[in-house]
Amino acid sequence: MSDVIRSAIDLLHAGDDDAPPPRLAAEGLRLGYGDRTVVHDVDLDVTPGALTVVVGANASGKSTLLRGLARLLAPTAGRVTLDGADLSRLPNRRVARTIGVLPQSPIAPEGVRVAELVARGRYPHQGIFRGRRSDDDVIVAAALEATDASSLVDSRVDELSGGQRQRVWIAMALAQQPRILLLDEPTSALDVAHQVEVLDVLRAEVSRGMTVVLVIHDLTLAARYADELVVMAGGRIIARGEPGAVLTAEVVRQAFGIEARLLQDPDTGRPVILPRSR
Ligand SMILES: Nc1ncnc2c1ncn2[C@@H]1O[C@H](COP(=O)(O)OP(=O)(O)OP(=O)(O)O)[C@@H](O)[C@H]1O
Repeated sequence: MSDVIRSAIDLLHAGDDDAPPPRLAAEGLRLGYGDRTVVHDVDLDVTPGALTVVVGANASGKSTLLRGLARLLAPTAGRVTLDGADLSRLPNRRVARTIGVLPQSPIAPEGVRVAELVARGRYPHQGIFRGRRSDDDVIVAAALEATDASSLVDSRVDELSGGQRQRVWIAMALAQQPRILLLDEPTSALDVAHQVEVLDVLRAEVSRGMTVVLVIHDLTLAARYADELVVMAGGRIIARGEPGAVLTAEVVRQAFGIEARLLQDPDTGRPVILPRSR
């Protein structure tokens, strides 16, 4: 990670309090759409101050679980708790300051420019009477720097490439300075250099005390960056834990229906997944 990005992350955290990371948990969480249940009675204690990566096949319920954790989708049974309190009963401002969420395909207002979009991340910190805070501009600039998006600041969001747009959204999520950040496939449109850069930024945030939960499809990157890996299949968690222990050929077969060879990254010791045919 470059020194510029490192100091941008330092700036994002200037003035942080030392309160312990909040605890987010799903208890018997059932989620669905209409009559259809998509996430079945999931228990998940998100490890505070760690990077949790959720993996699983298409339609296994990853995004739905993330929406439930972010209070974007109400449970049909069970609940989500924040420090033990039912998330659905907490004031909106407390939730918005604590939990940041980046959905899979966020939609920007037409014609909005990058600077304005990223500045919206500051809204939860601005009261009706307080308005903008003096450090908002510095935090927005640092968030853009951390995602290598400073040069885009005056561009219209709808005129960016898919990967540029994705980095700008991540900047907005960082500018919010949430204690817990939930991201749904934040690297799906990024070239390999920017994938690694964004994941390095998220790791750095975690080392500064943020709790991060993200959904990604690349199992090798998931294994490399996760403290905890959560594997979903059919709306249930079928394996969870440290990547080296969780990612076995059997779990890959169960979750994705393919054979895979697992090697070990000589640098990190983490698993490297080589998919074979079905
Ligand atoms: N808004 C919705 N209305 C109705 N059904 C939905 C909605 N969103 C998702 N679903 C259904 O819920 C199931 C789980 O979808 P979800 O998006 O949670 O899966 P996912 O694991 O995130 O998939 P992917 O890897 O393809 O993004 C799918 O069968 C999908 O069709």
